[in-house]
Amino acid sequence: MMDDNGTSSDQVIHRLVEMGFENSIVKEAVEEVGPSFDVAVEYILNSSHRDNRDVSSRTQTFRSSRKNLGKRSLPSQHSADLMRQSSILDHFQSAGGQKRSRTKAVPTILDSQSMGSPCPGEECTDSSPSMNCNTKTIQESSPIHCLQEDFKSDWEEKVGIIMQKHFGYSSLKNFQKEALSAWLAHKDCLVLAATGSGKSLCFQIPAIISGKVVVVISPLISLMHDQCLKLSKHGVSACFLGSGQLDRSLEHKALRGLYSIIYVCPETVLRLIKPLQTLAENRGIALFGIDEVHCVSKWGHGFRPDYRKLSVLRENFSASNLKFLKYDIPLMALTATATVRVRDDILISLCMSKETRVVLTSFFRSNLRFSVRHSRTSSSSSYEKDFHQLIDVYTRRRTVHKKENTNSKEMDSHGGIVKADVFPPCVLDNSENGCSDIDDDNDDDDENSLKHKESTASEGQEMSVDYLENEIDIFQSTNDWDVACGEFCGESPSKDMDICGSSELIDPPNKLEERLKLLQEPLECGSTIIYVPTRKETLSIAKYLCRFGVKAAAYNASLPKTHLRRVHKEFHEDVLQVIVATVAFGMGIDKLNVRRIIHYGWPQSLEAYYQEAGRAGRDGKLADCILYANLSRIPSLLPTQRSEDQTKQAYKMLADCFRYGMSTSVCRAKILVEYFGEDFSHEKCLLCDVCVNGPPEIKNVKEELNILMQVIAAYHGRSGLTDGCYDGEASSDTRRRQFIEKPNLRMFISKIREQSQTYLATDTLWWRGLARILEGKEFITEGDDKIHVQIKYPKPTKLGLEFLQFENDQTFNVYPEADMLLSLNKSRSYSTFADWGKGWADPDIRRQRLERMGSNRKPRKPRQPRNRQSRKRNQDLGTARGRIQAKLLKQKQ
Ligand SMILES: Nc1ncnc2c1ncn2[C@@H]1O[C@H](COP(=O)(O)OP(=O)(O)OP(=O)(O)O)[C@@H](O)[C@H]1O
Ligand SMILES: [Mg+2]
Repeated sequence: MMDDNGTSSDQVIHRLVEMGFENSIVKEAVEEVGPSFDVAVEYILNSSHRDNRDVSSRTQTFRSSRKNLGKRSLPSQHSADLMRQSSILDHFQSAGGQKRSRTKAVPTILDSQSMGSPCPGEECTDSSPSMNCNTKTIQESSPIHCLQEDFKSDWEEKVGIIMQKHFGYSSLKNFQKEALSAWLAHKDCLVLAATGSGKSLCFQIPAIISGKVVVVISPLISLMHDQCLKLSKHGVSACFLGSGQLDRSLEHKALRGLYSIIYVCPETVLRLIKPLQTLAENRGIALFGIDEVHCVSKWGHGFRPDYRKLSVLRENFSASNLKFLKYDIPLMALTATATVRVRDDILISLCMSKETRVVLTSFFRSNLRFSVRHSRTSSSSSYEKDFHQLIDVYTRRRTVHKKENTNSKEMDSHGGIVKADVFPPCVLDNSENGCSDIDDDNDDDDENSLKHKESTASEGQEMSVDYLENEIDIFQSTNDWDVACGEFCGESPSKDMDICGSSELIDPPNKLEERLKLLQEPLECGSTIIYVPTRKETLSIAKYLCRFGVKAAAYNASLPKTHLRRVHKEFHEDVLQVIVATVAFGMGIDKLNVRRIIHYGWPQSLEAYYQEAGRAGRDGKLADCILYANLSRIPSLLPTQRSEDQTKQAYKMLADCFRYGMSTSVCRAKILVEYFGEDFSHEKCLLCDVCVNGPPEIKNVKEELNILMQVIAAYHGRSGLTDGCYDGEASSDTRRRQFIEKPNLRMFISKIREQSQTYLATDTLWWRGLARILEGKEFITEGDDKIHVQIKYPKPTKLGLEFLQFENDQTFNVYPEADMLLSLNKSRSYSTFADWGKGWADPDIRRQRLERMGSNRKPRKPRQPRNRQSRKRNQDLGTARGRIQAKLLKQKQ
């Protein structure tokens, strides 16, 4: 049956059930009054009044409140002429009214002016002074005194009932309350809350309680897919649209209002502005949720130009533009990884209202154990060294389980790997954490153990190498991410549904005792995500792990959609143990038992790193976030398509990452949290490698500091301590000129080696670390216009020069950074040049060697160039070999 507007009985039933009415009552009402939403509501409420004495006062309250409100009386006819935006609170009342017996009268001050936010909780702490747009932060804007307490408790209680019904949670978190109260007050809202804190609920609840549609803009299809799947389990209908959507009818259905939540990528929403306006007029749009909103800003990570165009939402869905709206449709923007600069950019770029509420919680995830380890991350010998523990975790579990099951001979259908009920403890050995893990020479032992394992390991999932591409996944367009096209009709949440979320689990144990308790916990097996920079590595590492019996799979945008869909599903179902992925997987993905996030190679930014690390420990239990990076190399992974501005920003972000990896004395969580502009109130996380192992032994580097500063200052003609020491005898003119024009750090280091026997064999890595420390102390600064990951053309600052001139015997104690430790602990040089090569690069050593070669040894007959031309080319090219040959030939003559 259809009403005049073409609404079917099923649609009305669906909508009423979503509002929280009992299925049987709804069916009865629709059978009685036909497919009219408003009349059915009235019927239900009146029949409640008839049927139940307890609820009579509730119904009365509902009616009287409407009356007092003077907004609109409960309609008994079709609602085409209603102002949809003003009906949000009506739905609260009807939904709540159905569920509870309550005698308290609902206060009548419900207009947006009086709708302040509830008491700001301890999670909403910031009123970032740098927020512009006259944005009101929670503290400033909470007119708690204006809000009648009765009403405040009332709506929360009603939402609580709906939450319990749909999601199984008993209460909202404080920041969720803040966001919802902003929405209730028809205000825009920017939610900045930690990964895994529950931001999605902030835009999902309005869809359930208002009976209108919520449109969510999301950057990744995998994320949309993830959320739709979850919502359908919770009885909420949702779908996602995208350019890869094969089912055209789905878009049509969604735009007719058949789904409570529509997920779209920014490109699609821009295309659908007109039909969405029609949707707003018919069923109504409660809210635009802009998830992962940091993608708006080119100062953040994962910048998506189309996200920036979302400013059209404000313009096209405002009350001034659409006459049927009473209020602008609110925007709710959400992210877990936005620096202060990015936040400002979001507010401006999206044209968010000057009244925007900023809800800010702590970014600290106290159950995440961060650590950094040195690895070359490039070859299978590195895999052997770095992944043997991981392989142990999964294969030991398998072995134990196999033993337990030998008699019963129970095997599952997945290559003999059976899900264990109890995971054996697999606490990582702390002595191997962090920067003390700098010895690469212990590969042999690991190799043996792994070789043995390999021979005994049974089948894993072999990965195809058909898709080997050494490309980097960066955000180009959502097309790349289409892994499934789906429509997710809400199933009624089943009674025995596995409800895992509870505030006790997810709320970070910020109290010291609770964090200390985490330290005692063994790390469960759970799932692992390994993030790698290139697509090729996803395949090679997944393949490597499979060889040892780990259920691993690769995930990158170039793989077939069917494969990606399967991987996604099997990961969630715990069939797969490890996913080796590029950035194409992860943002927003919510799986409770991810125990390990391994970054294998430098990430592009700390934002991306923290975002990806945030996939771990979403059940509140201990989880590891390990960064394996080549500490002897400067990271250089940049987005392929970038403007000049973006290049600068990309370098800056890499530099921040690099400093994070190099740090040996500051708590990792502190660095990460402070990076997002938050004061880290805990001093230490107590879990990370730095907190557990403590900083390295302090070193007095006064002498080295003096010499480096002197050389730098001398070349900049500032110190007067030396005459510039261009002892150019050995230096070629070109080299000297180059040095004078643009003296770089490497040249300064070689100058130091030239001038002092003590430092002749010192390593570039060590000096590089010292230069970074001096830059941190503001003794030197970058002399180049470009931004470099590591200071490249150092020049002294005023402070540095003052320090030099201030003669004293004081020590200059520093904690050696990771690259300095690396160089101190290695017998072999870590410099780009091996000792032999370094010698040739050094003019003094080169001269000495040439002399030695000329006098002591009979010079080897230089290999005759094939012809004069090639000899000439060698000389012209000025190659080392060419120069040597020329010199030797000259001596011979
Ligand atoms: N009020 C609540 N009480 C208990 N659990 C909750 C509550 N709200 C949300 N959760 C749970 O928190 C988990 C994380 O939620 P969600 O995916 O929304 O996090 P998020 O903040 O969006 O994280 P990310 O930034 O990584 O996307 C979910 O499993 C969800 O069920
Ligand atoms: Mg999210």
